[in-house]
Amino acid sequence: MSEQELKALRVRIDSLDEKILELISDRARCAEEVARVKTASLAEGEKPVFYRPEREAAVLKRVMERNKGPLGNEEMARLFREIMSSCLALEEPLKIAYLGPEGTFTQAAAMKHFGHAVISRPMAAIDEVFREVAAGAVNFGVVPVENSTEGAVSHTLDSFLEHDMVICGEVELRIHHHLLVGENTKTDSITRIYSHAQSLAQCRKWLDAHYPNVERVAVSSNAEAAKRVKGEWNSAAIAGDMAANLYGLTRLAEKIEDRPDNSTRFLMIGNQEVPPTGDDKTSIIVSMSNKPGALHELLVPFHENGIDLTRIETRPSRSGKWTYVFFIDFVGHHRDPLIKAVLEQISQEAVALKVLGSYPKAVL
Ligand SMILES: O=C(O)C(=O)C[C@]1(C(=O)O)C=C[C@@H](O)C=C1
Repeated sequence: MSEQELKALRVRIDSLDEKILELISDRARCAEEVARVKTASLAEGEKPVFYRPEREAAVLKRVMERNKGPLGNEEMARLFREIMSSCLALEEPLKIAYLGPEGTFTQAAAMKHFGHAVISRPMAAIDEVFREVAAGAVNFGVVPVENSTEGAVSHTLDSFLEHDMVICGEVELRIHHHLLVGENTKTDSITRIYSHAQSLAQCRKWLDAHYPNVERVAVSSNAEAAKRVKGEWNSAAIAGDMAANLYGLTRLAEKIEDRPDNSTRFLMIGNQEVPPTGDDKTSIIVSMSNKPGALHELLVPFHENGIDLTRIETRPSRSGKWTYVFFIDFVGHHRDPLIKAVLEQISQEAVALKVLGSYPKAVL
């Protein structure tokens, strides 16, 4: 390519950037107008609802449907995710609590779902995220709920039994773990590997093969593991990209998770109900009386009505010995007539039924 051609292309890029800049500013002004309209049409004492997950899902889906390349659909949606995040920040900067410290996968999930134009607060434990939302100190919380290799995150499920929360979104992240060391680490003298218990479990086979005699130390998060390694010469951490970059660690081995499709699902919790989008999921908690066939009775209405169950989890109910509650996720919105009828049918047999929320299926 000649210098001349390169110069001409850069002139074209400059001119396109100017147009993009103008269009984004136009869009941002529209968002300011939206905020004005939302505030003007309120009844006495009513609070405006700026964040609209159902609208955001529709915007991102439309972008993906209309995209003709060469950028991929996900790439394009990510760009629009950030534009919308900044537009919403003009209306109201969202405050988000997540399972910290900084650098956790939960923080990455929060950014994937809400974009970067939010005020985010790391919390030391899952229960603290729930409490922060319940106290109204933040608009939403982000917590992990299940991993494709290790299963349910029981702290999250148990927290739903203790707090009244509305689930308003979900996000899935591919989880890649790396073995990380600091600049002072003597890599042939590693005697200890830190990580969160779930991550150690997700890399069990790799550790058995490569570091069979090294002590595995479970700490409160992967980011905490990365932080500890920074100051020690004989230890390594298992953590992801965010923690590696945040603490300036080197990847001694990359993508060491046992299953290549290792993914974690996260939930957005708040107290705002989300209207139907036509492509939703619902999460419920049900407790049944402790009698033979109770689980069968619970599942039959879903089967008979062709409702797609995406997950079922059992936890001790905490209200009696050997009594259980079922966490069930399925496709549909609790306001859909069919789902409404099924939930009514179940509640006639159940000891208790609580809808935790209906929310758009993850777009990104
Ligand atoms: O459509 C709205 O209600 C808006 O507030 C605008 C907008 C956007 O930028 O598209 C911003 C925030 C909402 O969460 C959804 C969409």
